[in-house]
Amino acid sequence: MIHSEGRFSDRLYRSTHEVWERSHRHPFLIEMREGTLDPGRFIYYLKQDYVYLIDYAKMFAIGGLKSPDLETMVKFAELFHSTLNVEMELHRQYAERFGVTREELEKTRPSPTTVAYTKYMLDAAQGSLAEVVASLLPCMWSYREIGTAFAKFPGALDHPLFKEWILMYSSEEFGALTDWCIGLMDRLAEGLPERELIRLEEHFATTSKLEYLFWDMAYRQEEWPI
Ligand SMILES: Cc1ncc(CN)c(N)n1
Repeated sequence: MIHSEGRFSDRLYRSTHEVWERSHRHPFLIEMREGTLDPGRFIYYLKQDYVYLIDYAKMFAIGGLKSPDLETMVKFAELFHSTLNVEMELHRQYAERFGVTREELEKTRPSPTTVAYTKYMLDAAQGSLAEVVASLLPCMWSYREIGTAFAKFPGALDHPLFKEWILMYSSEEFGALTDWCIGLMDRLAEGLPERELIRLEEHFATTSKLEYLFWDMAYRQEEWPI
């Protein structure tokens, strides 16, 4: 996407772009885009992502709680609803196709990387609303970037398994919610001292790296050693 200079979100984007590029080049995403990803790896990803999203949705609930006005609160309620009932419904439908019940999905044992990612975010969310948004933003923004790039890749939307996933993350609805979060990040960063901006940048960089690790974990089908 085109991103104008001078906005805090632009600074965030530039500072982590290398990490995002590495995600885009990860075999999980390359094989998914080309339609060759092993379905076993995809199911593993879906199950981990389902329990990830349960905690991720709480970030929006916390955002609502920390909102300075009703308009912001309403938007966070929309994001909360959309995660639980739209994004997670995609996972439930995929699971059904693979004969995985809702109960099994919900009882997925979070992998070490899933635990690291969700606990990091929820811990950061104990701080200001700006910290909540800086921590959750790579999740939305990087998926929008991946989804829109995949949608343009020849043949990707014809794939019988990955089509719905690509449609979800390249959709206008998902893009609009992502843009709203980016705009909110910019508004919340306005006038903050450099020391606080650095803290926000650290959250954004850490969850960007955790996004990379999440793809890697899914590709390796990471398990606890015992
Ligand atoms: C790990 C992860 N990151 C981002 C998204 C997109 N909400 C997701 N479903 N899962």
